Amino acid sequence: MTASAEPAPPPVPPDADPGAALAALRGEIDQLDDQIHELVMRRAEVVAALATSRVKGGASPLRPGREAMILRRLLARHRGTLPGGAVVRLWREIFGASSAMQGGFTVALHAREPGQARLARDHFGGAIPIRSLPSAASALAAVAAGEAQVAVLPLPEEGEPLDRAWWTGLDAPRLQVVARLPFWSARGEAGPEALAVALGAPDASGADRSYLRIEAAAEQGRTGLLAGLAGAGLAPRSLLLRRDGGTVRALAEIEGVLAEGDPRLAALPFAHVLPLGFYAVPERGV
Ligand SMILES: O=C(O)C(=O)C[C@]1(C(=O)O)C=C[C@@H](O)C=C1
Repeated sequence: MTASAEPAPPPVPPDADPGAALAALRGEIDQLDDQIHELVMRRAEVVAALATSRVKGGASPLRPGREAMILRRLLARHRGTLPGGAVVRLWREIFGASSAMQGGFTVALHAREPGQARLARDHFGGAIPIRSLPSAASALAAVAAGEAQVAVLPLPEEGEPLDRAWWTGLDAPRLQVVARLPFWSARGEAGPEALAVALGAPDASGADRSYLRIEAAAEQGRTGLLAGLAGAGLAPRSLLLRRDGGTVRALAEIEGVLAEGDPRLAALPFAHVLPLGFYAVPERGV
């Protein structure tokens, strides 16, 4: 497809016979649909070839970082009257089917509101089995046991009860945050959000944010935590802090990829620090 700076000519001349014009345009749409279908089938063959080669490597069929890179590239080249959100929905359906093609693919969902369940369905597509589970712990256990490939969980919130704060017990690096949902939403649109957790580390997408769990001494406050993080070059974009008995736990969200072995972690003056994974920064469309 080539880009053109010129506006497209009107497809139907004003004096055309309406019946003939309709038939001609529908004929063109049929041809385009056949071409799109050929390409979608060809794409599935390439994914199947990739999956066969991956079986040897044993990597997960869910690659949210790669999906983010594809979507960002398509949105950057997108033009015309079809909304960018429609492009994202089309590809999300393709990605879901592509992951499912590579072996059983089930989503373990713990939603606190119907919007989060819709989010999981929109993100993974219409054909993916979604198992609703009563707690974040049961959704994470399903992933750990291989009964589901990804858990969709509510975004951590300040002040939530300990039994809801699933990040405090996340078994990283075995289980890690791999995506934030929705990946795309219209600018200014505030809706539910969720995090996806899977086995192993995600792929970097080029624009990512990481989570870091911190356990610190009981007297540690927000100011001390912020200063310690900044001193190690890890100034967070957000910091969630909780005190459970004598334990201070914090969840810092940091720009970029932060993983085990990162030298900045060794510079942190806290009792325990553990990277919990990262996600591709979501896109906001117009
Ligand atoms: O690139 C891969 O590793 C794939 O499995 C292919 C593919 C795709 O359809 O493009 C499929 C699912 C992943 O979540 C991301 C990418």
